[in-house]
Amino acid sequence: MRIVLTGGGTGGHIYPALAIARHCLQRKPSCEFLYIGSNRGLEKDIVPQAGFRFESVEISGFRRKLSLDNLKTVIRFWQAVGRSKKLLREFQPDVVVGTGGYVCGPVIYAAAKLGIPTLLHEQNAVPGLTNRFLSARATVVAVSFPGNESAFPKAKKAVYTGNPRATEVTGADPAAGRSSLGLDSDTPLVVVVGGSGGARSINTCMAEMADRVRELPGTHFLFITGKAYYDNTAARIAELGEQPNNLTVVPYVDRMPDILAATSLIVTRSGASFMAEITALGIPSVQIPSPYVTNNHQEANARSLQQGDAAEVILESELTGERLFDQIRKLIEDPIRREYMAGQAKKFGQPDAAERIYQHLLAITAKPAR
Ligand SMILES: CC(=O)N[C@H]1[C@@H](OP(=O)(O)OP(=O)(O)OC[C@H]2O[C@@H](n3ccc(=O)[nH]c3=O)[C@H](O)[C@@H]2O)O[C@H](CO)[C@@H](O)[C@@H]1O
Repeated sequence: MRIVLTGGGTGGHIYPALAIARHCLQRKPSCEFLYIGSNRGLEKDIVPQAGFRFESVEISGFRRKLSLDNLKTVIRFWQAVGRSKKLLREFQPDVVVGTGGYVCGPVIYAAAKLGIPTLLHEQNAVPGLTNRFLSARATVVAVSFPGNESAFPKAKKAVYTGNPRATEVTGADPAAGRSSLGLDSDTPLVVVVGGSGGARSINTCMAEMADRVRELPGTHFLFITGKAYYDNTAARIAELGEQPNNLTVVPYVDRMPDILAATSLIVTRSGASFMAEITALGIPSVQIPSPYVTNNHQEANARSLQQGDAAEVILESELTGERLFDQIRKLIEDPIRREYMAGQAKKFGQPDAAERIYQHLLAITAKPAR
């Protein structure tokens, strides 16, 4: 099967596309891939590093208020449709898979115009603008939550599959995750991370908490700042004096599944892929939903885990380093509660998501019987 993947901007759109690709390769090693992304998104680095061929189209997003930039966006869109058609004609895919973000727009649109089957994957309970626009043109729309098919009333066909990152992390190697941090097997690991791009408020907490991690000497802390916030956060932590031995601070982790498989407690934003990963692995979490996303969908994600007693939630408006560290400490000192939360989290897990998507890909690329 020849597959074009598209989607990007943030990790939340890119990693599901790569998870689909890797699962397809496992099921059918002869699969071939081309990833079409934007040169402005994280995909331009992540995709080639993951070993997939990458081509770019130029695209930008609409501004919500009237502006001349929107005219430029429309012109860029049509230019990107033209370039996408050229790339698709050259690569001759059997199917095009889109996982959201602006760049999906021209690529899926071009594929539909060329009569190539398309599958659109939506990670969030509230669909993004691009996926809503594309849903009527896609052959299948795959949603991440059971019953959420109705979020795409114009789709020709909407199906529940779950998020393919759930499948990917279940195959991860906790020993590799631990050894990348130089930890032995029974040291509890607390990971503190914003989304794929980091989060300013969570990084402020990292700086406020950095000295207090000494209060839990038997626990290792991994602070992932996001690339844009690393220099500032690391400098603020350095001002406190010598960094505690049980603290590692990094801008980004490339092999996140292995780290997650070794994690005892995670503090994170409530983006869709992180949620899928946490629940597939059964990791207790403290959720700090971003208030800056469409329809406040991260708080809805976080609350669903909280109602299932799988997570604690701290809203950004209530967040301080002290409050966060007290919450972490309480959970680290209570392994029974953590174990219970882990079991509750797993009830939300969707480890067969990638296989479900693969089956839909087989169905939409099957040649009709003569
Ligand atoms: C602010 C914003 O717009 N956030 C959205 C964005 O989040 P964002 O891009 O942060 O996406 P998610 O939280 O869904 O996923 C982050 C992904 O990046 C990976 N990762 C993260 C850090 C790191 O160092 N290494 C690494 O590999 C995680 O394992 C995960 O797979 O897309 C999601 C999916 O559409 C949405 O639900 C979020 O609301």
